[in-house]
Amino acid sequence: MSATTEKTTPTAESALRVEGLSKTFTVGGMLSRRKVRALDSVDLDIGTGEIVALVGESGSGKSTLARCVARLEAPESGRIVVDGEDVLRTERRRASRAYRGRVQMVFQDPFGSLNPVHRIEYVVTRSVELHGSPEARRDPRARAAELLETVGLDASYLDRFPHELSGGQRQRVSIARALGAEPQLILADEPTSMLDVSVRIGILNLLGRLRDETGVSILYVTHDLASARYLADRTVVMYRGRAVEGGESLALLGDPVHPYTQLLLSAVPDPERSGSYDPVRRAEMRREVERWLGPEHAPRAVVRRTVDATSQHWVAEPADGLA
Ligand SMILES: Nc1ncnc2c1ncn2[C@@H]1O[C@H](COP(=O)(O)OP(=O)(O)OP(=O)(O)O)[C@@H](O)[C@H]1O
Repeated sequence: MSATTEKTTPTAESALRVEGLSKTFTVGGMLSRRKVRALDSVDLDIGTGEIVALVGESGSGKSTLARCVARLEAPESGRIVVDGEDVLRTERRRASRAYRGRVQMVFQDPFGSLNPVHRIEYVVTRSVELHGSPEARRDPRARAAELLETVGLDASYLDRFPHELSGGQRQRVSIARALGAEPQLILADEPTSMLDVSVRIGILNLLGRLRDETGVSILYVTHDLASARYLADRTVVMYRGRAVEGGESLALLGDPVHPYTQLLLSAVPDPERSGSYDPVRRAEMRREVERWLGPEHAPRAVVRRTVDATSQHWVAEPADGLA
């Protein structure tokens, strides 16, 4: 099953390359202060016109990675290369307007991400005016109407306020706003998780179609493995701030090697195996995950091993072996 009729083969050139990205947060009060390693030397690549899913349970670091690429968080080390440019070096303090146009984010919460005081026209034309091409800027309202059509809404939505729209419609407006900037890369952070199950598939199909039609690259952040398999060419699994396994979605999720990916998949309900939840087996899998990763305060060094070159399938294994 696929969101699009034919998956685009990514070109060799990268839309985004993340190398050794690390980010630590300090949390807690005066007496309980501690550090959380949200990202621990993460590498990630997205080809032009490629959709890559970043999956993992809550707290694994997915959003932090997307927010670092959007320059909403500052990593303490690593590189973010967009279009061949090492942006943390060339735009050290804050991202340029050009960068903010090239890399657009679609947030999880369609209710919080649109300013309630502005009509939809303002939301979309603002993005066109700030980042759109000179041609689009000549008539921003006409361009906004076109963008609404593209995301499956008509021009009558221009005059409405966000509170008049459903969650799914708001998320479509957020996507139209992102497209208004004519981005090369969209960072979609759990774009369907706050929506009714019935409208989620429509948003996934929309993202797949936009990639096919415009060649935009998409980082799709989700905890939902089924949607990653449905939408993404490749999937990267994160756990405790580390990328632990990656590859073409069908190959990786069909035959996972890392015990954490296996554990995640075993938690997905399978209608063909009803009643198959096995707590003893899951506890064993948890122990295996810990054996691979080492304790949280002293994680084991890992090396990336290629599992299958054709499907770009790799796994992060303990550098000193598994014995
Ligand atoms: N602004 C912040 N301040 C302090 N800690 C943070 C902040 N943002 C994230 N963290 C912590 O960093 C870790 C990774 O969080 P992150 O939100 O990236 O994970 P996630 O995989 O996206 O999870 P979720 O799906 O719940 O958003 C978590 O332990 C989280 O509590």
